[in-house]
Amino acid sequence: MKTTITANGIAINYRLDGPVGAPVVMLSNSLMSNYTMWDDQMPLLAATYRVLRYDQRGHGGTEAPVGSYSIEQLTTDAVALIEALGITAVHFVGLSMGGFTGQLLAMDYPDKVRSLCLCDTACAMPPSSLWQERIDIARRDGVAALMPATLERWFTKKFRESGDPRLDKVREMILGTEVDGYIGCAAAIRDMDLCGRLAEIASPTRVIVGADDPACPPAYAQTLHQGIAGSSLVVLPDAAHLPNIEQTQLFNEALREFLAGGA
Ligand SMILES: O=C(O)CC1=CCC(=O)O1
Repeated sequence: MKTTITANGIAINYRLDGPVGAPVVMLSNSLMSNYTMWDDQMPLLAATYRVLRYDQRGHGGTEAPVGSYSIEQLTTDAVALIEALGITAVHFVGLSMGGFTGQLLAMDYPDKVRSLCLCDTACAMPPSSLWQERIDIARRDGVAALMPATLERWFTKKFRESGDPRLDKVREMILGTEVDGYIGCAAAIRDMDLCGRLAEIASPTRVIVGADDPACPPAYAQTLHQGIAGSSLVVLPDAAHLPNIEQTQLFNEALREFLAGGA
C-alpha cells in the first residue's frame, strides 16, 4: 500500500495503524530497508498505539533525490512528516540509520520526542572511507553487489542458514533500494558525527543492541548509553544488526517494557 504526503520538499511514503487518538509510536527504518522491516513489531504495537511507519528519504516508496543527503535532512523529513500529519509528539523508535535520525530529532526538536528508542545504532560510524567504498560499489555495480556482506552484518550465521522465509523479504527490500537513495543516505552516514552532542538528549531513552551486531556493535551502544543521561541499555543475545527480525520476541519485550514505562 502506498500513501504519500509531500513534506520537506519530497514525497514521503508512510502508513498509520492502530487506534486513532492513541499515543503515536513512530518507526524509522535502516539503510537498504523500508517500513515493512517493522512488520514483526506491528501486532504488539498496533494493539495499543497509533503507529506511524515511514520510509526514510531514498528508501521504499519515498522519493530518492540524486546527490548526497545529510542527517539534518533525514531529521527534517521526520519533523515535516510529523507536522504534516498533525501529530504533536511521538515515541520515536529508530534502527541504525533510523537511530541517527532519532538522535538528531531529540537534540534539535525535543518537543516532538516523548521518548526515544535507539536500536543497533551509533553516534558516528567511522571510517568515512568505508562509506565512500560502499558508495563507489553501489554506483558502479548496483545495490545487489552489496547484498552478501550486508546480510552477514544483519543476521547471525545460524539465522542466515535457518531458511526463515523472512530472509526472502529482506533480500527483496535490499534489492528494492534505489541506487540514488542508497548513495544519498550512505553519504549522510559518512559525514555524520553526533557524539559530542549526546548529553543534549533529554528524552527518556532506551538503547537496544544485538550482542553480535558487527555494524553497530555493543561498544557503540555503550557510548550512547553513557552519553545519554538516564538511558537504559538492553543487549539481546543471538542477534546481529536486525534483532527486531532475528529475535522478535526479545526485541518486542524490550520495546514493550520501555514504552509501558510511562515515558
Ligand atoms: O548495513 C549496514 O551495514 C549497517 C548500517 C548502517 C546504517 C544502517 O542503517 O545500517
